[in-house]
Amino acid sequence: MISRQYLVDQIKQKKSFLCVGLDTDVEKIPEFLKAYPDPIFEFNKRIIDATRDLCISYKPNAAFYEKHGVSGLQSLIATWKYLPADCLNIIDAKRGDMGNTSGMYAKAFFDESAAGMSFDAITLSPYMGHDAVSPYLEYKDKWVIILALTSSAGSKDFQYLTTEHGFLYEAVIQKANTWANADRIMYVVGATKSTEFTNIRKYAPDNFLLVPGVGAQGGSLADVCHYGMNKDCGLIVNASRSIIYASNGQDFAEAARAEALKIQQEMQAELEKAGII
Ligand SMILES: O=c1ccn([C@@H]2O[C@H](COP(=O)(O)O)[C@@H](O)[C@H]2O)c(=O)[nH]1
Repeated sequence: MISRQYLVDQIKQKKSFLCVGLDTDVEKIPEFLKAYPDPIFEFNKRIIDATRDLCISYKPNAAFYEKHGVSGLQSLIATWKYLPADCLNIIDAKRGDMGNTSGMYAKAFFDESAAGMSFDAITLSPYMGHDAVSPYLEYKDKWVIILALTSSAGSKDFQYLTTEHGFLYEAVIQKANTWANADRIMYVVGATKSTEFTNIRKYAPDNFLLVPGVGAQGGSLADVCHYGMNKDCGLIVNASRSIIYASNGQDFAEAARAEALKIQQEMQAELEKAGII
């Protein structure tokens, strides 16, 4: 299991809290890779080789694989097998359903004997409540990452509705913290919502937060760190398109590395400023 302490140690060792998002779109990958039997895996493999020392996590987004049916699933499984053991491997699937159905999704993504994959963590929608999440938390060595305040414009539709416990996203965190095995819950908070991090830390002072939205979506890493970092860092910041599509030529892996390195260097400076390293 990737424990909390292991994550903290990895952050200190790699001087990074970067998660590279594997949102691999065949329309955007370099032309020459299309001659390979599994172009998606070939692309991911080279991105992973080019970035593994600069990040602590990888996050394939399930949609980019499921779109291709059986062959996409095969690319996802091949990618999962290739992901480095020292990185937290997150499947960004955003599932959330009735308990018995959630149990099936949990098997699909967590139990290698079912579909051939066993990710360390999965993103989940909390909308259907505790029974939608608990089947995943029953896996003692896995993390669940609950959508709290997303980076999307549509976050305003529901997540800021007021409840007796504050905004809906605040109520989600307060409630989820009461569930069994809540010590293995992380929350998704978008980098585009950086000023809300102070608020989020009131309810989730120690939880790791998965933060998408830097890079292509324009969120500020400096602001995320300013408002959201805790004493152990407590952040896993994702960037997908800005890294993996930094170039679509022969040099795509080198360009991805250069982009990841820029973010890692900024992260190192933030970790130093906070006295974490
Ligand atoms: O609030 C959210 C939750 C998830 N995401 C996902 O993260 C990546 C972001 O990709 P970029 O290319 O760096 O924008 C993508 O998989 C999203 O589905 C998010 O952006 N916001």
